[in-house]
Amino acid sequence: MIRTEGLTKHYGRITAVEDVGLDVREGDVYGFLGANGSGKTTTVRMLLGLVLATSGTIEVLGRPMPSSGRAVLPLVGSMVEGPASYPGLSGRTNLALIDASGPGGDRATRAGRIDDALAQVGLEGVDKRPVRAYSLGMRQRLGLAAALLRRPRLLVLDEPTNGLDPQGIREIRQLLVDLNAAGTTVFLSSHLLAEIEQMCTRVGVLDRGRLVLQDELAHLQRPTGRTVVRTPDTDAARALLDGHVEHQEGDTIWVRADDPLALNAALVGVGVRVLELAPERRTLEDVVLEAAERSGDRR
Ligand SMILES: Nc1ncnc2c1ncn2[C@@H]1O[C@H](COP(=O)(O)OP(=O)(O)OP(=O)(O)O)[C@@H](O)[C@H]1O
Repeated sequence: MIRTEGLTKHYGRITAVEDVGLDVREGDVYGFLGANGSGKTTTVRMLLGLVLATSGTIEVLGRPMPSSGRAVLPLVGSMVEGPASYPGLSGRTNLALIDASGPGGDRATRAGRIDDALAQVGLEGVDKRPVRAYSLGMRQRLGLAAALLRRPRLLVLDEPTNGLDPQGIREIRQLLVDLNAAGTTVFLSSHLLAEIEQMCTRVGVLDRGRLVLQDELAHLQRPTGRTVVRTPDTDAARALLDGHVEHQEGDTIWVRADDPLALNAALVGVGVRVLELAPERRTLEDVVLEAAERSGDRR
């Protein structure tokens, strides 16, 4: 759905994005992670043809960008850096203007498209109020409704939950998960690890303009081959597991063992009381920090 090779953007002497190779596949909820200033917005703008790349190639829906923008952009819903709207006009009127301004906005079916988009984002009851009276969350949802007007195959969203409260974040997350389940590929940027961890299937991590990691989330969080055991009987456990204990912190030990069931049975079998026992998995935070460190070492 999105593929870039060697994507690079210089602003004068600043390198905002360097040699980025994105690979977003059909059906993904792709989380594009990076700290503030790491180059996410610049990348998203290049994908949509809003900023010209200094070098590299971009394909969106299998067509080169920005040269195929006319054919590709009507199939892509996007929201970049906060939704723009006319504050004195209602949400519905704003959507009608957006719908009328692009190709493929057939007038006869406009009202129906707007109704669908407003319903999808949960704004159907409030759409007659001027946008000025909307909360930040409602404005964000209106921006998403605009992105959904053309029933896009691909959604490209820059920080879609920026500035929202936890309830608003949860609503947007659920909306994106539902859209994805109905067949829309979603590409979203975020600086929030937890957000990406909760909803994405694939992750790309940008660090100072470079893509330092790109993989399936499930693969990144696969078990490490260690089992974490909490027990008040650490001495007895260590005696049994002689040589397999790699680390201890208080009543918790990290054991080199990839069969937690067998380990549990062995411990209980010799009378070791087990409070908690689970295969160790790395958090996305661990993975991201490691990738950033590795990349920092190479520079
Ligand atoms: N128009 C511009 N002119 C000059 N420098 C720019 C321009 N746009 C971005 N930059 C610089 O490029 C780098 C990447 O910025 P970008 O906005 O893409 O990052 P970001 O990851 O989206 O950050 P944020 O989350 O804060 O929006 C920054 O150093 C920024 O100052």
